[in-house]
Amino acid sequence: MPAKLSVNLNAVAMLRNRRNLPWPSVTGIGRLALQAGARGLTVHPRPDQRHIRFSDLPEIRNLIDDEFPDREFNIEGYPSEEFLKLVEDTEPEQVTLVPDSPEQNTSDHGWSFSQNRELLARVIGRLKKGGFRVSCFADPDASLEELKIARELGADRVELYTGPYGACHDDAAMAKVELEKLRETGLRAESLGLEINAGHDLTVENLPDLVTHLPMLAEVSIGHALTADALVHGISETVRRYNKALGW
Ligand SMILES: CC(=O)[C@@H](O)[C@H](O)COP(=O)(O)O
Ligand SMILES: NCC(=O)COP(=O)(O)O
Repeated sequence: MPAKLSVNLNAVAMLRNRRNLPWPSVTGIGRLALQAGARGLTVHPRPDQRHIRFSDLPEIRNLIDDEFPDREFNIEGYPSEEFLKLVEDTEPEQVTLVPDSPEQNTSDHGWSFSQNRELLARVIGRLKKGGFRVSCFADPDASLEELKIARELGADRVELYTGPYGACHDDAAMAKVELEKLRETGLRAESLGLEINAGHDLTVENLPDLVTHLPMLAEVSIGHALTADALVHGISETVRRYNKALGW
């Protein structure tokens, strides 16, 4: 089965937040994305709420529960106590733990599982007890030893950070190097029984090569480029284009 598309709504929320007005509606765009065939919605609420506001989460939860009960809600973020409470209140199908500091502009690296063993053991234990699927953001070249720790700590999935691959959009030779790295890391993770997601700076142009190199991908979460494309083509047509690029 091709990888499932989860549409990240952060960029839509950022546009909404320019004014003290309710449009574009984050939930409304989410609904159109799901109607067009997205398999899930992703948000990455940051502590300053500059994109997604904490108050957006119940609305998105209700949208999926009431209108699209077979789709998934994925919440990404650093596991602060505030974040964990938000997750427990919202009950997403998947939680993606990301090692971002509050002042970080965007995500730019995966976890060092060895250096964050205690924190992640506590957090993953708590989330698994709550019944959530847990994915952990991982570097595109994460070693077998690091991935083994993620597995031992109870992670179900890793999300491979594809930023360096996305940055090679005008350099085919470099893109090939990054794709090989991702493929090898994906195979290492798969050999440990981890499922594999991917995300960051994925585009409709760079998706086909990614899924060829990582046929085991379970899910991709895409926001920035997909929202940019939606300005040109509309959200529904854009979701159809991304699904086609994934092989649906
Ligand atoms: C973990 C990851 O790659 C995404 O969550 C991405 O960082 C989106 O976050 P922003 O939209 O805040 O950049
Ligand atoms: N996990 C990655 C994500 O949700 C979206 O990243 P981007 O497409 O906005 O770079």
